[in-house]
Amino acid sequence: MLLEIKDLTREFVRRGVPFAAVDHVNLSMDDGEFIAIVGRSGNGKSTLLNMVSGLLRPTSGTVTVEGKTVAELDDRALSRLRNRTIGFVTQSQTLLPNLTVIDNVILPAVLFPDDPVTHDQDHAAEEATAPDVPKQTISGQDPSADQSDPDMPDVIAPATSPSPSDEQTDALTMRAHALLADLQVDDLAHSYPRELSGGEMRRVSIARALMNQPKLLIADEPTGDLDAESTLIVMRLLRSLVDRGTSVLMVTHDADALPYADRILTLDAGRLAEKTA
Ligand SMILES: Nc1ncnc2c1ncn2[C@@H]1O[C@H](COP(=O)(O)OP(=O)(O)OP(=O)(O)O)[C@@H](O)[C@H]1O
Repeated sequence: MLLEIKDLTREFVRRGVPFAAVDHVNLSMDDGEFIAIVGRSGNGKSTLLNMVSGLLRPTSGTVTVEGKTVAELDDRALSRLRNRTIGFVTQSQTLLPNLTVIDNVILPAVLFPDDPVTHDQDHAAEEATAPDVPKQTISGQDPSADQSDPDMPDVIAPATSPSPSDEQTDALTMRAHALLADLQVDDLAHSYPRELSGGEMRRVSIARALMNQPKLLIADEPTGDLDAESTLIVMRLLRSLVDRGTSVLMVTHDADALPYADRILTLDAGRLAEKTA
């Protein structure tokens, strides 16, 4: 089983009174499943996704990814899980401001260069033709940009291993361009995040989350600020990934995104249930 959520609860305290934002949730996901979760604002959707990805600790219950209990992992194992097994498109913008678009997308792949991603999965992006571009490295620092990273994304972990070889960097650059092309933002590869619209940033974030070919993509409102055409592009890409074995757990308010999912669940006051028509 790829993901197993058992009796998961997260309490917060409001005005001195504890309440369960996520309340005894159970869910299992296998490879190649596409689950959408809908629910009114404040009903616990982001809290649930944050626990699945290990960003938030449960009050009780467990999240198990590929047999490993997320809350029991040490920092390095958790970073590796979030970098390699899980891709996370967060609700808020987490691109690094001082890196170009292409370097933001490549970044997750150079964090653990001793553990290269195997490119044996038949992913959509690999079928795309990469444009003829100069070799990129994670060096495109914009001297005028703020060097602090208040929005450091969860994929960031200290890179303690040697840098990838030129050949690996070329392959990673080609893959990043192919993903950006799939999402129709490759013309922005050398722009900085501050030069992008909200919808463009969202698509770049999706490319970054897919860079390491995650087995489980967690997406919090992936089409939140996209127009109808971009929504179609993103949802078709997610569907094609699912059809090739990736699993997607998506939270959405977007009715146009729902037909692409295999199952639709509701989260109501922290309680998860199958959506009835
Ligand atoms: N750190 C926190 N401390 C206290 N309460 C919190 C905290 N984080 C979330 N909550 C509360 O928990 C509930 C669930 O929040 P959550 O962000 O999971 O909702 P959501 O369903 O994702 O909402 P939205 O659709 O608006 O993003 C809300 O009532 C929120 O105010």
